Amino acid sequence: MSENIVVTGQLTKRYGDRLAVDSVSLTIRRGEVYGFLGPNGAGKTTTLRMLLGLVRPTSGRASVLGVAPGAPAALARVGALIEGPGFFPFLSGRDNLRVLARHARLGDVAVEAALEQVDLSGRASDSFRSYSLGMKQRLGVAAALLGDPELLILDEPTNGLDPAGMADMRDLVRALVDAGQTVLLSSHLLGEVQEVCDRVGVISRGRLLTERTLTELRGATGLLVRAEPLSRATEVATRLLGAANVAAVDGALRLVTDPPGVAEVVRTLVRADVEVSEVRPVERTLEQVFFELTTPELTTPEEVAS
Ligand SMILES: Nc1ncnc2c1ncn2[C@@H]1O[C@H](COP(=O)(O)OP(=O)(O)OP(=O)(O)O)[C@@H](O)[C@H]1O
Repeated sequence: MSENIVVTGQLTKRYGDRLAVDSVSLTIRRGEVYGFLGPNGAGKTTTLRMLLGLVRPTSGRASVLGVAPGAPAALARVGALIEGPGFFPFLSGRDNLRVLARHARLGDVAVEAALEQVDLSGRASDSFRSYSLGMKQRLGVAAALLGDPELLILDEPTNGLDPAGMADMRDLVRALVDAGQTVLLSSHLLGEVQEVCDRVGVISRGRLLTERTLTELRGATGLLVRAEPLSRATEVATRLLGAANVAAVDGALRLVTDPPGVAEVVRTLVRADVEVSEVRPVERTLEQVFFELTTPELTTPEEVAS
């Protein structure tokens, strides 16, 4: 089992009456991309800020690389991009990084390595203000990478990017993880998390609703079967899989079965003189999963009454 490099227990932040983060217990493992997924205002940034020691928790515990957040022993080993990078517009990308590197007592070698990692070496001499939004974000990631941290924390790294910029950022994150980095990234975009993350923590209204691998989150694979006559097909499938695993939706059968069961389903239908015209797996999208998880939250009795 891989090492846990971030662990929180009942981590809570209250601003006056508002519970921004409510008893969040999460675990991030070395070498993974962990997606912290939730709508705006869910508490993502506040949680990330607590992990960096920028916000003091109201209660609960957090450990980052084995020490308390913000402890000097952890600071140099964690890189972060939170709420957009702040750079000097008239300085080049390289000089901006040099300013930061000097502050962290790092040399030009670290600057060049970071530029290389985010694929900005070719444009490093151009002024920051001439960069596209995607390049600005990549420079922000480069700044977070200075000094080769063990953990990279990226708050909504694709915010404001066009689809091509988003794809670039995803590729960059994947490349960093392939090279041994651990990345914690927050997002309100389900598709983005689905593309790039190994495990996901879903947060809504300050509470962590679930923490699972993407596969676990999507659950068992379903099967869509188009067959005629549908009534006969439903009957046969129900006998085979049980009523709970069979539904007729939009003129087709939706079945829940494990992969080895697929062949048997088809064989049984055909033997029963059912004509099968289509069989394909249907995975639940993260979007469906997300709504299933959050819908009970959105329909509390008070809200139904209001
Ligand atoms: N300094 C603060 N003072 C008061 N309330 C705050 C403060 N920071 C955050 N909040 C509130 O805490 C809640 C969680 O905010 P947070 O920024 O952590 O959410 P988020 O999931 O990162 O959302 P977003 O993607 O919009 O930044 C929000 O209701 C926000 O208004």
